[in-house]
Amino acid sequence: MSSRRLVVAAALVDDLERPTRLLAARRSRPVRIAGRWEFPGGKVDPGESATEALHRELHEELGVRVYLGDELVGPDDGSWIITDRHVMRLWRAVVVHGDPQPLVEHDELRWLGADTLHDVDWLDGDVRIVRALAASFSAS
Ligand SMILES: Nc1nc2c([nH]c(=O)n2[C@H]2C[C@H](O)[C@@H](COP(=O)(O)OP(=O)(O)OP(=O)(O)O)O2)c(=O)[nH]1
Repeated sequence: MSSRRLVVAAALVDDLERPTRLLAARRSRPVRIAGRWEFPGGKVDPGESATEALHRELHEELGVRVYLGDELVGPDDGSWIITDRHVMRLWRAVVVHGDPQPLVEHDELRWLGADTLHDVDWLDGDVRIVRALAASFSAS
C-alpha cells in the first residue's frame, strides 16, 4: 500500500480516438513548482470518488466540463508515482463545455501537438507519463 496522497488529473485531448493535441498547464504556485508544466487536476477530498474529484478540479481550475475516456493505467500498482508524497491517476478526457482558462493555480495553458509534446518543462514525475501518452498520438 502506498502512503502517498492521491492526485487525479486529466490528459485533455482534442479527440479520444485519434488525439493530436494535449493540454498542458503551467503552475503559478507554490513557488517550488511555479513555472513547471503539469496535467490539470488535484487532490481527492475525503468522501469524494477519484472521478468526482477530477470533474470538480477541472471545473475549478479551467472552467470546463469534460467527458472522461479511458484511464491511463500506470506502472505503480496501476497508478503513477509523481513525487515522494503523491501518486497520480490520470484519465484521457475531452472538453464538452467551455473553453479552458487558467483560472487558479495556473498562469498559462498550451495545446501541444505530437511534435511539441516535450517542448515544455514538465514536472519531473510527469515526464514518463507524457512519453507514454506520446505513443498514442497522431501527427496533426
Ligand atoms: N495536479 C497535478 N499535480 C501534479 C502533477 N505532477 C506532479 O508532480 N504534481 C504534484 C504537484 C503537487 O505537489 C501535487 C498536487 O497537489 P496540489 O495540486 O494540490 O498541490 P499542493 O502543492 O497543494 O500539494 P502539497 O504539496 O501541499 O501536498 O502533485 C500533475 O501532472 N498534475
